[in-house]
Amino acid sequence: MNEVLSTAQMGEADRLAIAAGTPGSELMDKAGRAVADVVARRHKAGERVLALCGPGNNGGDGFVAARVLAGRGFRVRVALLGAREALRGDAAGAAALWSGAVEPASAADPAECDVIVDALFGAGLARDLDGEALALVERVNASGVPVVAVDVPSGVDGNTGAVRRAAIRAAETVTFFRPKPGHLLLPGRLRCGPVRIADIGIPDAVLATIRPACWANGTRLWRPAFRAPAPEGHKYGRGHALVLSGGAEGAGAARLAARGALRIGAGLVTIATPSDALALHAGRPDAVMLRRSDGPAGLAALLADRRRNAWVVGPAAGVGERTRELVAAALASGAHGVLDADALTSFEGASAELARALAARPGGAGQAIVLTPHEGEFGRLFKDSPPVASAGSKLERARAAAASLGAVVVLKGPDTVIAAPDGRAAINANGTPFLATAGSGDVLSGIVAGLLAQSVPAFEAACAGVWFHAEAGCAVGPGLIADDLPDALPKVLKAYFAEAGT
Ligand SMILES: NC(=O)C1=CN([C@@H]2O[C@H](COP(=O)(O)OP(=O)(O)OC[C@H]3O[C@@H](n4cnc5c(N)ncnc54)[C@H](O)[C@@H]3O)[C@@H](O)[C@H]2O)[C@@H](O)CC1
Ligand SMILES: [K+]
Repeated sequence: MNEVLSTAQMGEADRLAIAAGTPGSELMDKAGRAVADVVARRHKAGERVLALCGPGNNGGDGFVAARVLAGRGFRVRVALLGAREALRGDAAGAAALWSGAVEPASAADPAECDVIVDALFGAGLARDLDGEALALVERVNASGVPVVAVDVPSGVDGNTGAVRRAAIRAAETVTFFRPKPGHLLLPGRLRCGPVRIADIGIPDAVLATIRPACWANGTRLWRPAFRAPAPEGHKYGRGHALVLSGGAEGAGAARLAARGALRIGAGLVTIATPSDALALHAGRPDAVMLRRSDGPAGLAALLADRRRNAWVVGPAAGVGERTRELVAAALASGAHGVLDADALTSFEGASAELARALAARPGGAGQAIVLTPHEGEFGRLFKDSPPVASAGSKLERARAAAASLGAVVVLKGPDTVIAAPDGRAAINANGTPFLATAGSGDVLSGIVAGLLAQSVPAFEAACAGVWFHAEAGCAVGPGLIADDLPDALPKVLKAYFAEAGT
């Protein structure tokens, strides 16, 4: 599957593979060969290669790649950061097998070659770049020479995707066994180029011990939870989503969410609207039903009908006490739901209060609740909770938020992270910058609610919703407006169901 391993888990995978009988030197040999293969695919024998090797095992991979490429007729130079005598273990062994010269990294001129192998730092990057390493990385980036990075572009933190003061801009990155968060999270992802995952002989069986809880978001993660409707099914079997409209000025947001819920396959969708916006919904899609809903009591009355099994509260709802009451009424209904936009901002600096309301929901963990903040809403919501607001990477913050709220959190952006209270998380990477447009988030909340209405569990619904939303965005591409997204879903769904074989 598409597991993502932290650098510590990757170290554990190495140790388990070694304990099961594959020597570390063999893992390093395969890693270096995989790098050489990628270089040889992009370049021809006779071209000049500069292998930049660091003081740890990442450097060891670089020495292996250098030896293999020299053996294939490339003109290879090796530059080492640090002293050769300081190399240890497998890296020292790999360096001993390199029979050519080793230059000091300070003297290396990156402009004097056709391709660079970046083997300075990988999983062991422990601090910001400085001194000689920083100067070297800056020279490499300024040279414009294509770089193949070993494991991660040096300077990118494999766990967080952060750039530690400076980082290599790679044309391609070769990592081993499974991707790391830094390949998917920004800004790291943008430094990697295409990421190749090389098999270096670590058996998949080690994953049973490691038990990874993070994945690259993709259909394999939630396919079993979202299947095409059964031929004998009827619309009531596909659930009934209710979208709460804001007042007169925000009615469009509800229509976008409603269309999203309908297109993703909810059997029925109702817009619940305050009286003053009733007339504005005349232009809603014909398939969407309309009901009057004034205040928390009105919403509670509509949701008392158990067939309305999923709701969206928040898009253009208005910020304040009234919206907090609407959230409370929705949660109290026992139905699944999505909290977005103003429903989140209404709890600015009051995440503890929201957490209490969520903890009191009558359906408990079986009542699926998904929150869909972007970074701004997330920051506002968790002003009262520094441990969440500053938990570290986007992955860690989303996980901390989900755990503290007892609900699934979708922390949106170009590298959307979906996290569940039990620690499961997925990082999404199929988006497009064109999705950053007005109303796009409203469609997403509707799509997720539409999946919840179809009884897809919370984490899977959030992951699938984010993925379909992004696929729809890619299908439209340049010129995208949010109104296009629901209408792009049928094609995306058709391809998905065809692939899923349902
Ligand atoms: N058996 C294994 O563990 C395998 C490891 N592999 C490679 O080993 C790498 C990890 O090796 P290591 O754990 O030795 O770590 P690295 O080689 O990534 O880096 C560790 C070294 O860099 C130094 N360092 C860290 N941050 C620095 C900074 N900002 N400035 C200057 N020096 C810094 C450390 O003091 C240490 O000497 C992986 O990324 C992968 O490329 C592969 O060969 C596959 C097998
Ligand atoms: K590297």
